[in-house]
Amino acid sequence: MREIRRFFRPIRERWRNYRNSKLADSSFQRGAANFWLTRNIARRNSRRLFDLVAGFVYSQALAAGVELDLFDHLSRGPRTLAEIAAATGLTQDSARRLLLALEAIDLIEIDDSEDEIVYALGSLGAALVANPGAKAMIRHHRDVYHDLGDPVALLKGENKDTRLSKLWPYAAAPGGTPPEGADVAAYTDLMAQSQDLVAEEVLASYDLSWAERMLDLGGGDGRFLRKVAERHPDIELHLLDLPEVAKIAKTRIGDTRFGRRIHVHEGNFFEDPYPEGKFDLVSLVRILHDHDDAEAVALLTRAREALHPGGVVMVAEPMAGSRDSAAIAHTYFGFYLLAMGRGRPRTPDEIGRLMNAAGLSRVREITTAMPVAASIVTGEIPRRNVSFT
Ligand SMILES: C[S@@+](CC[C@H](N)C(=O)[O-])C[C@H]1O[C@@H](n2cnc3c(N)ncnc32)[C@H](O)[C@@H]1O
Repeated sequence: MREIRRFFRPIRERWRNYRNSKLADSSFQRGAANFWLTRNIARRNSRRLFDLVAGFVYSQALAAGVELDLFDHLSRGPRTLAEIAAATGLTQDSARRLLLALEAIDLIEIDDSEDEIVYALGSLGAALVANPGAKAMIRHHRDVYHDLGDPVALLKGENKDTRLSKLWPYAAAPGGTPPEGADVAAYTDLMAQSQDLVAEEVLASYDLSWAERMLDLGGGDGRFLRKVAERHPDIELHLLDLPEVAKIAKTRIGDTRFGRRIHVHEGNFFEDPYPEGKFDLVSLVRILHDHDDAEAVALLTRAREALHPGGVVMVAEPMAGSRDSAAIAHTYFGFYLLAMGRGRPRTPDEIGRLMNAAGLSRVREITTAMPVAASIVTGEIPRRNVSFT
């Protein structure tokens, strides 16, 4: 495949130079916008470019709608401007401005078929109502956008004192080991709010029913394992996370019918012993991208050592590599993790190479329906003794 790409490289380069010289020419742009054959392409491209230019403002209009609970309010049915103004505490002028802004980006629909105009959820607004993880992420953007205020300073490493490095104390700590007593409640809640979507995606795409004993490393408040427990009543489930997070997990899991089925362990997954006995499945859900390559290999090695022969390590997180997930992985998480202070998004191939370096083989990529939530890569420990050098 690479050979073929290499063979066609000079042709690609010539075509790219020609195309770019045309697109950079304003009279060509005007001509393309007016010519019937190229008009639609020109419009689509200029719209895409403008969307990138204005993306921050779109996102902030969305944030205003979420913070004012507008979408939840409209999920109970269409409302008039006066009703929306009263519910959100905005003047009617401001409410109309916001509603028009949200209508233009498909979050709201305006129905003016009667004398009294009403406002309803648009297709994207309706999808948002059912997605508490996305709403939590939007609220969290106050911190993310604060840190991205000067993206060049961030890229040059001139802004280390970020809000995200404080929110994720283990990321800023040497070797990934957080200081004792660090505040973990805020990030644990943020993760829990978006976990259902990830868990559903993983469990719909990868059949765990063969497993008998499973360990979820960095399992947060246990939401992922609770979903596993609901679907697979026979798997013995273990969770390991930092002591303060594990305490939250114990309380939250203890309050559910899975209190006895999910065993919660406090510890540092880089240093402390893992629960006794071997596992046939070790999962790392949204863990690996938090760590640089050396730590990721160390963690995968420890995960491998916890397995029976024939056991599997499963990595699930948003990954780069497909058109659907490239922007969320490389653009969103690339900058997010930079502000956080550690880690990077990876393609399934890159994760596979880290797995190989950790002594795992038969690496497999498992496609999911929604790669923006998570993709999956698994690696196995060989059944026979093989030495890795
Ligand atoms: C990004 S969160 C993912 C949580 C959960 N797996 C999920 O997907 O919702 C990373 C988790 O790894 C845990 N973690 C980070 N460093 C750790 C360490 N050294 N030992 C154990 N857990 C750690 C964090 O406390 C946190 O719960």
